[in-house]
Amino acid sequence: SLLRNSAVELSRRSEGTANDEQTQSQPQKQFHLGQFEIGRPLGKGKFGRVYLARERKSGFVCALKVLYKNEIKKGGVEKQVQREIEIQSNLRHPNVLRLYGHFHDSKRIFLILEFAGKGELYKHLQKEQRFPEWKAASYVAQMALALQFCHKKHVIHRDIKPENILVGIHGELKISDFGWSVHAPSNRRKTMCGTLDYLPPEMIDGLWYSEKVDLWSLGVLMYEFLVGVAPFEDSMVLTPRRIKRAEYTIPKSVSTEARDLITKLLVVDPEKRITLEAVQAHPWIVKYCVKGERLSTEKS
Ligand SMILES: CCc1cccc(CC)c1NC(=O)n1cc2c(c1)/C(=N\C(=O)c1ccc(N3CCN(C)CC3)cc1)N=N2
Repeated sequence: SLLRNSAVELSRRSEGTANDEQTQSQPQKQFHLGQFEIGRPLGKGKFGRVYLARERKSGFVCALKVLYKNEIKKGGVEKQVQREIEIQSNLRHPNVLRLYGHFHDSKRIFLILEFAGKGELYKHLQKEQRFPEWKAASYVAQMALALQFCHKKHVIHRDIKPENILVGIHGELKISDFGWSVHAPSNRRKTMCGTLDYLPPEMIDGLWYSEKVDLWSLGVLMYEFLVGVAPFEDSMVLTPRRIKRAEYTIPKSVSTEARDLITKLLVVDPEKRITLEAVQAHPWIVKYCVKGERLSTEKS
């Protein structure tokens, strides 16, 4: 019975359901700043900074994201922060950055986040300029798994780009910053800040959209991994026009299988875009990511 219980417990945790024992038996723990030793700053964003931190009693290492209430008010993003907390604390997946809890004082909101030991993906991409196909395929496969998990819970991320992806200590990807995520379907109009490069055609026109927006962004991400620049990178006037017509070219350096997957993701009609299941079964992904199968077939 001990083994059975632990197996049940494990399977329940791996399903990522938030109703495991921990949450059922104990109400969400209350945290406060004094519980943490604050370490070096890890990064800073528009509305706050993130620090390495350690919970004093347990020694648990995490990342403490500090958001300033007046900045959030000025930016009119209270709803987004609320949504980020609500959505991310209920998502438990190895490729989604965990939000363990949150607390606030008079001036600040604190998010207790999983520590991703290898930092921001976009800095790795900048340094390497572009990724070799085996690495890009592994990253696309991990993103497809993470998005499949989110979409099963009807969560659309809507802001998939290298700046919002962190790298764990073992090189695994962690989607973070659910500030723009929503429950599908939606047509939430919010002034888009930052790059337009990753926006799908249906969001440019403010039409109703579904989880399929994340597949378009996955195509833009895959292109940028392999080429080093985004496919529609252009002027503020030309980029939206090129996105709406899916006007892009793929350099000869990109393999035929990779080219095939990019063209199945960057499709203007959301309903005609490849599914996340089909992405994971695509020859370019299988070739680099399903090692066991290939080796075993080679052996036999
Ligand atoms: C407030 C900062 C911010 C604004 C907006 C969006 C996001 C998500 C990406 C974030 N970051 C965020 O929420 N973050 C949550 C996080 C997090 C950021 C993080 N790690 C790091 O930022 C990091 C940076 C550099 C690093 N090193 C760089 C040098 N190397 C030699 C060794 C490793 C190692 C870790 N772990 N959880």
